[in-house]
Amino acid sequence: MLVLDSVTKQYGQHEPVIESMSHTFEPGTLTMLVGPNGAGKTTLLRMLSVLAYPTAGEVRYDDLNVHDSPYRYLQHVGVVHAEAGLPEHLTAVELLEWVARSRNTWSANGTDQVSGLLDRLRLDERRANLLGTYSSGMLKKVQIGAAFIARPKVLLMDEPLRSLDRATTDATIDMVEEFVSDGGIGIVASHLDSELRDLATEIVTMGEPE
Ligand SMILES: Nc1ncnc2c1ncn2[C@@H]1O[C@H](COP(=O)(O)OP(=O)(O)OP(=O)(O)O)[C@@H](O)[C@H]1O
Repeated sequence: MLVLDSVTKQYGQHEPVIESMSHTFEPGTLTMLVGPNGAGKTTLLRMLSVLAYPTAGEVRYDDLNVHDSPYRYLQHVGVVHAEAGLPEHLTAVELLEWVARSRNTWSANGTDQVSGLLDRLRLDERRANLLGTYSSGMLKKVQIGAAFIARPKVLLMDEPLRSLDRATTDATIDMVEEFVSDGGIGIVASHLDSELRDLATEIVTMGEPE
């Protein structure tokens, strides 16, 4: 399980964005983080993906302090950030292979796994083109593929359905549902009207109630 233990995040001398937050995310759950703009949803996901450090408190994955052992923890984590930030001079196929290899999950049928995942996400033959040429929706498909390719145990997603077409939205919802029923820990920052709401096992409201 993934545990927030009295986590505070404060930028400079401003009021804390997150103050002494404790929460346990259990396997087989999808938690939806909701709240108004600026409530700290992205900040929390950045701490859970070790892009930001808590000012106080700690985040643990089982017995591991994730900020003390980021690489051991991140082996188990797939992330869909709000912004793409993907390397422009790789293709989608190359990126997914690289992620699978760096997570030690590449196998003899790795090429087929990458193809199958990109088929499922409806990324057409342009999967062999450079990411720098992609539209925002195509980049989102690649982000989702990269998050899933290494079979993570923790899935962190910031508005994952934004810019997706209908077919890929449905495919992503199915993939998240399978991930959760296989015992994954899913955490998604989104708005209450998100189509992922039906899958959510828990809703955590940050900042002021919506
Ligand atoms: N690197 C930073 N330095 C200073 N302040 C920051 C930084 N990142 C975020 N903040 C501040 O923290 C607060 C929470 O921002 P955050 O992006 O986590 O909110 P959010 O709930 O994800 O909002 P939104 O729904 O608009 O995406 C905001 O006031 C923001 O200005």
